[in-house]
Amino acid sequence: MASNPLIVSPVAVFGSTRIATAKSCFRRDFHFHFLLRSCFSFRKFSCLTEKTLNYDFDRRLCRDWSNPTFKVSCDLSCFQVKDVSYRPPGTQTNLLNGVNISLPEKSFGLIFGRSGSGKTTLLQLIAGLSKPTSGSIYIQRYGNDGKALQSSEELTAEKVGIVFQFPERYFVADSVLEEVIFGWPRQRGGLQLKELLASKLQKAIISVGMQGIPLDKDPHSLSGGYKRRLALAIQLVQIPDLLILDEPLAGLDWKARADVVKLLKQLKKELTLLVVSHDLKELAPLVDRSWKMEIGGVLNEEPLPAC
Ligand SMILES: Nc1ncnc2c1ncn2[C@@H]1O[C@H](COP(=O)(O)OP(=O)(O)OP(=O)(O)O)[C@@H](O)[C@H]1O
Repeated sequence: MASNPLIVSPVAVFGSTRIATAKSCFRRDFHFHFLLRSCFSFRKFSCLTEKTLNYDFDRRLCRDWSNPTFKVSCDLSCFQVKDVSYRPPGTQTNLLNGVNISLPEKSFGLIFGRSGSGKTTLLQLIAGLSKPTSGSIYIQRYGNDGKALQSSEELTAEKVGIVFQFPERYFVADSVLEEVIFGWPRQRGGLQLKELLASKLQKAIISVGMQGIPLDKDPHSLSGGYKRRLALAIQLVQIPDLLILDEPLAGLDWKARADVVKLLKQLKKELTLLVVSHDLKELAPLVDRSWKMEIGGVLNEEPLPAC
């Protein structure tokens, strides 16, 4: 773990309070996610870009990355996972075997399947937390003529937002504002570039429907649904190309679940979403493409089973 730059680099930007908090936390999972949060914030900070997501496109496109015959009517991009296999270092068994995904921009992909089949492992590869043993993960853009542009774009970690399962367990700050800006680079005397990012922060807060919540409120005192909204806002402030969510409805009551589903429906208008979930019935109305992960790490495109 020490040789992984993802883990080491954010330490340089920690405030002393955060280091103390990290040191005082001995729960392994918390510590791991705490470091990841810092890392993601730091890496993304350096490449904030406005994206032009103001065009629509045909969602039937990109259904088969290997099919050269499909046509497009405007510029678009597809998120692609091609022939990805993964074997953890030092082990003899592949957790993922020849996984393929193709998901057009601004659509909603759902991965379902049995516990332990490798769904979370796949999300971690897509988020750049581990590297595939073979295969590639990239963004493919298409020109006005419908042809794939020759060079594909690497899907770097800073282009991906990830909301882990039970994200509220990893909240570290005393206020909503601090929670959102946690991990941003700081200079002595205050936040660096705070003003530049204020509008992005405001936009993220509004997009998750948290404008009524005071920014100095303790995140731990929020309701379950608002904690999830906050976890989404943390990722959205940095405008990812792809937002991935691991079990976004887990542990919520029926009201909060309905709120989160409604929110995801809104977010889909602006973002590409890839979700792992067992809650098929509630998410079904949002789903454009779905895959089942079989034991052994084989992913097959399949419609959702009738619930
Ligand atoms: N680094 C690793 N080394 C060895 N085995 C691992 C490693 N990481 C995960 N696994 C194993 O890989 C399998 C897939 O785990 P993963 O968490 O991806 O499954 P999942 O489909 O997300 O399950 P769930 O629905 O319960 O979250 C599990 O059996 C897990 O124990």
